[in-house]
Amino acid sequence: MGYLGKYFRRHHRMFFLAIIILMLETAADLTQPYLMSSLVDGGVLKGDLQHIYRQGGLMLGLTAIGAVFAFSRNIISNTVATEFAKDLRRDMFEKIQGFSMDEMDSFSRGSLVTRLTSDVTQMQNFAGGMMRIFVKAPMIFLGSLFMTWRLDSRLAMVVTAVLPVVIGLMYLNVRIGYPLFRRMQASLDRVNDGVREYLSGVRVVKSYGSEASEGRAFGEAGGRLASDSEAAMRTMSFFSPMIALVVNLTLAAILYLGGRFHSNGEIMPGQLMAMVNYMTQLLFSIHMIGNIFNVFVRAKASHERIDEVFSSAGGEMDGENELKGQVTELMFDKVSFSYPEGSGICAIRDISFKVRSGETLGIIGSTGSGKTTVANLILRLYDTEYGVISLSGMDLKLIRLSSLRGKIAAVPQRPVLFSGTVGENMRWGKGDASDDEIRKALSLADASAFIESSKDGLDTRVGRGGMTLSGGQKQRISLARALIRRPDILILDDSFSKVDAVTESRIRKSLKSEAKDMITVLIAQKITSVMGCDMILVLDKGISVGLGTHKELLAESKEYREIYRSQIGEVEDGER
Ligand SMILES: Nc1ncnc2c1ncn2[C@@H]1O[C@H](COP(=O)(O)OP(=O)(O)OP(=O)(O)O)[C@@H](O)[C@H]1O
Repeated sequence: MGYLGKYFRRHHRMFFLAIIILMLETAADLTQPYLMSSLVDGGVLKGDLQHIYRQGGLMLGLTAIGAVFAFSRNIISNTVATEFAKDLRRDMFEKIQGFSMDEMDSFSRGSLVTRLTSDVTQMQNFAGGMMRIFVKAPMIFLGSLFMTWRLDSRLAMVVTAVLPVVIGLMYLNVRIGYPLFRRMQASLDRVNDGVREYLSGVRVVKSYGSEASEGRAFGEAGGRLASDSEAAMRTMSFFSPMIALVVNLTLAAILYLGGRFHSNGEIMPGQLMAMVNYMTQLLFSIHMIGNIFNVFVRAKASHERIDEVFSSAGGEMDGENELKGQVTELMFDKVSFSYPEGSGICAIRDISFKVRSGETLGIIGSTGSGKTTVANLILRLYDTEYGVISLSGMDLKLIRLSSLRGKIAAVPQRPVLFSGTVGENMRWGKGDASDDEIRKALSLADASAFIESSKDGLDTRVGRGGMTLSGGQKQRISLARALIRRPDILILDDSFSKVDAVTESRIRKSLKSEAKDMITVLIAQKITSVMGCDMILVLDKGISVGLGTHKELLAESKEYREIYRSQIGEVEDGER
């Protein structure tokens, strides 16, 4: 049952109320043929009008009561199923929010979307079904079987003999259908992945004129989903009519035998009518039980996929210690790390450095050399495999994550803004920031001019993902959002890549005075960005190939000299 127990406990009162009402409703349905048999045999055949009125009135009353039961039970079951789905979705989202990056990487984003939407809907259908037909159908089945035995044991024997065949067909339905529905949901994951990727890269697709190939790829994913759905539905559409056929043949046999018994005077007409009526109810309930298995098979596949999310390792391993006071030192001591979902090759190997507050560490290296990985590890988005990272002498793994991340502000390579106003985006950095604080941070990041020139100022709306802004404007707002936190450690991951040289030097000048007691980690591709740093780490394929000041590296690091030569020109003697 896994995670389901919790929701059952939360909604069990309403759930049981719906089940009780459902039982009463079913009892009313089951009593009708019995009353009718009495109306015919005791009233119509004997010409007893009083009996006809009494039984007819009872039948009418029961129908009305049954309708009231059905109405209230429907309201309760819909409410409970909707609330259950809402809670389940919210809890899943919270669980996903707590995922470590390893866990995030182990699910595709599209799959998480399918699990949060379609899989939860399947569970909602199942929960709703439990309070509707799932309980009613077996009750009608057992009730009508019992009544047929009471009415005529010979006819009931025929019905009972057919049951193993029907149960066998249902078992096969589940066995064959379940893997097909799992495959169908996995195909839906791929469709969602495709849509997600297309939408996030729509500009690239359009600029490369790749709509046709993207359309083909999407068509293939859609085609696979369609064929997997068809395979699943084919199985279902084979078993449902098969079960119906067996039941209908049984009904025909009952009618034939019943007719013979009646002509022999062994069964009353009212009894036979009730018998056929119960048989019809039995037929209906078996049909319904077949459908229940369909819903069950889908829900079982979805339940397992949701359970995979809930039983995923349990999120980030939190430390227990608070980081008190200003962080005075950041140290990497022989740190190595490879991504769990990566190629198995170390993204960084044996990296060591030490930066103190007020200092700036520049990190430079070719693409894929491990620069962003260093930033990811400082934020503890991933855990180191070998070596130790410490802040003010405390191992990162021992520090409470909220405390750690509260001391750091990172400006990622690709700035991410959220839909809302500029002011709201800035308050992401600091919830209680005043307008003056926001303006100051924007000015430090050289972002005030274009915001103040907009007629709405801080209320200027930013489209989803910041799409209404230029790349450089997004980068500057993203930097301002980091600065407003006044962090102890500021990580700038290629944060000036979309900003022109003059603006970059202006921002770096104001940063210098602002970041007097911060530890700044400045990742860059351009050597001019890191030249002024107190210390520069040169990475090549995850390995440190130089650590020192610009001057020291020009003298000692072949790789740094090569970067200098390729970006600026030959190294003059006076430079070393
Ligand atoms: N989430 C991930 N899963 C698997 N491998 C990854 C992941 N992120 C990065 N890598 C791999 O780790 C290595 C280092 O990547 P990293 O992003 O740190 O490089 P980088 O120096 O920041 O590159 P760039 O300058 O292009 O941003 C690369 O080989 C990359 O393919």
